[in-house]
Amino acid sequence: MLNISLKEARELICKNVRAGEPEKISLYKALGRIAFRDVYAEKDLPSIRQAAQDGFAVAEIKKEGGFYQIASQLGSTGALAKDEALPVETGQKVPENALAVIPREDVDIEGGFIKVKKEPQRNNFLKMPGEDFKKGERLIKKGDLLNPGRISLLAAYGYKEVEVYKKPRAGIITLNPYISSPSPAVIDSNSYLLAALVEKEGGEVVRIEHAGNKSPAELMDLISNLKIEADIVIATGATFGGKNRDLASFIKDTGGKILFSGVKMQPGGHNGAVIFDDLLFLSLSGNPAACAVGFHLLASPFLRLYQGKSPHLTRIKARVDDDFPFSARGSYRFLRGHFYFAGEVRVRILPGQKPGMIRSLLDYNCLLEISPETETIRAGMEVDVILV
Ligand SMILES: Nc1nc2c(c(=O)[nH]1)N[C@H]1C(S)=C(S)[C@@H](COP(=O)(O)OP(=O)(O)OC[C@H]3O[C@@H](n4cnc5c(N)ncnc54)[C@H](O)[C@@H]3O)O[C@H]1N2
Ligand code: MOO
Repeated sequence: MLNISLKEARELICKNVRAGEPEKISLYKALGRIAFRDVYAEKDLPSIRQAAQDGFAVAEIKKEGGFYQIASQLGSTGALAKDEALPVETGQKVPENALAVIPREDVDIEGGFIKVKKEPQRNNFLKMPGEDFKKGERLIKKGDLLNPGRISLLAAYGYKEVEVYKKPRAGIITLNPYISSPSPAVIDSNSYLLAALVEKEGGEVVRIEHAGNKSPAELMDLISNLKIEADIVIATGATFGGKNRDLASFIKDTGGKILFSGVKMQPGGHNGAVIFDDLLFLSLSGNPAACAVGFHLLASPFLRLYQGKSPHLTRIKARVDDDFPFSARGSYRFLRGHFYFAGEVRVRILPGQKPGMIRSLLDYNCLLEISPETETIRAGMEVDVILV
């Protein structure tokens, strides 16, 4: 399909994501990964009645000034006698018949006795079984993001490993022919940009190649290898004008199927996508900022879906700080911005908005989505912002 809308391009990409596969990893390595299965509580947490403070477990509530005898150990029944106080530490199991724990600082110790300074309330400083989580409760839902809290919950239930979606494996290819020349006229920065973006989005970079001068046979070889090694190839450069080869006939020769060529977006209007068997080959503009925008809008949905996440990035509304005059081009336009809070959500349009510049990428944390009809941007306007 030629020159399609961004929405159609994203839909075609999403349709071509193979369902994610699971892998078991150590809980220590699980931060930011997505759970592949539901996990249910096999028991209550805590599973026993515990002391919530260091102090004394008692089976009778005595008023201020009352005495208990300190029990060094319990009798054969395992129960506390009425006038006994068993020293306990936070988290320790308390006897079945304990009514409360009196914190250490609320008693005076006098020989083998304690004297109550502050009358305890019934059930005070006792952690009840199931107080945190109940047996049978769903602890983790398939698709949950494993954050420090969820990781610690799994650990509290004795798990050492967790099943998560595999990371998508990405190959990165530069296609500009001047990069691989002996004295390169174009210095490659996009492969570094893309490698960092892939990692930021949870993927794993398996190969980086400068393929701008490869013969069709060599390229075919590279694709064959990447079909085995990778789930997605992100190429940058040579999207316009067939610099040193006819990419379309190469794709035909290699059995690739063009999903789309040209997307109504700016920058990155020459972006395209090809499928080689199961491998998605995404072709992004060589201009650095256009390459980054293409990554967020076209590669990120693939990487996110593969990991069991929603393909969509978070969208918010923000008020623009600056005027930004431009002429409407009939396609969606994406400006690199920095959103922040100042009583409301605001967004600063960053300097260096030409697609060939790197400058706007230094501080961007969002893309301003400007609709095709928008003639110009005035300070104070509310705009749609995509968080990246
Ligand atoms: N006559 C026309 N010329 C151009 C058009 C057009 O419509 N008509 N479109 C312009 C637009 S828009 C873009 S975007 C670029 C498309 O460029 P390519 O994707 O074909 O990329 P290259 O030609 O290979 O490189 C362009 C430029 O990008 C920089 N580049 C490339 N690769 C890298 C890299 N790995 N790291 C850093 N920078 C890279 C480099 O400065 C190249 O000069 O075409 C316009 N031209
Ligand atoms: O794809 Mo180009 O970077 O639109 O300007």
